Amino acid sequence: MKTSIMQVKNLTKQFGGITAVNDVSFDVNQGEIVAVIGPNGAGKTTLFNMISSVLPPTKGEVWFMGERINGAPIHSLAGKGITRTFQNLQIFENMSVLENVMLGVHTQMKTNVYSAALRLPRVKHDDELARRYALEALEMIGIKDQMNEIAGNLPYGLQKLLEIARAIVSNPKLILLDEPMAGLNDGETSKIANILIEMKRNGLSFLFVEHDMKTVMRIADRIVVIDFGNKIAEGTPEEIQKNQKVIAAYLGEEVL
Ligand SMILES: Nc1ncnc2c1ncn2[C@@H]1O[C@H](COP(=O)(O)OP(=O)(O)OP(=O)(O)O)[C@@H](O)[C@H]1O
Repeated sequence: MKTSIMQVKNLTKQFGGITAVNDVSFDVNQGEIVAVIGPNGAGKTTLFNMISSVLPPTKGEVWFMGERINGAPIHSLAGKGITRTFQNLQIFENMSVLENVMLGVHTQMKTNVYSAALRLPRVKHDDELARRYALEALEMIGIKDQMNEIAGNLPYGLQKLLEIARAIVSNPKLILLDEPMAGLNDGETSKIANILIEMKRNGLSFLFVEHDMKTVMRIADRIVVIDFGNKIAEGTPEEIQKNQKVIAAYLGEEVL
């Protein structure tokens, strides 16, 4: 039986006179990969930003594990079991790969990121624990060999993997990924896709925005389609590929 862990309810965002997202609702179930797709400017990023508490909705609510989370401070989300990656990588370029991932653990622990980064003595125990978790995450994502490299020196594909390692290290229940495949070659895309499928088997849920339709169709259990701010369809990849409204929205684009 499917257990709904997140409910997006009637989310609406207006910027002045523009309605960027209009009354969008859907659920994410445990152990499920849900993709949000739509033509350029459809409102995907705005929707994602409201779900991850980056932007306050004009109307509507987001619930996660029985708790209303829209309006919650962004830094509190990791503690509730949600982490997010960004379209533009948010890694600390001058720190090592290991240190970057360790910061992902510290966001979950009482120690705050800044005292951790400064390596204050009282965080020593947390530091050792963080190191252990970070090594496990790097191993799982397959970049443990690069743990001592300076993050900014890694090729782009490995930096994307690093972001995913940092997102999983706090042991979340739901990971929000903003265009995880953007800028990656086929081999790297397929590697990330396989990692997501593997983690899904362990019960993790994913919500991701993505333009790479081949990957969306391959890995998503369910797809939510946004066009001009409205949800125009929701269904399995097979259902979405046949949906007339979706085909019309992408008219002229050979994406589906
Ligand atoms: N801060 C803002 N102020 C005003 N308008 C905005 C703002 N952010 C987004 N918009 C508008 O809202 C609409 C939806 O934009 P959004 O970036 O959410 O679309 P998107 O589906 O993510 O696009 P893309 O696929 O190109 O990333 C667009 O018309 C955009 O111009």
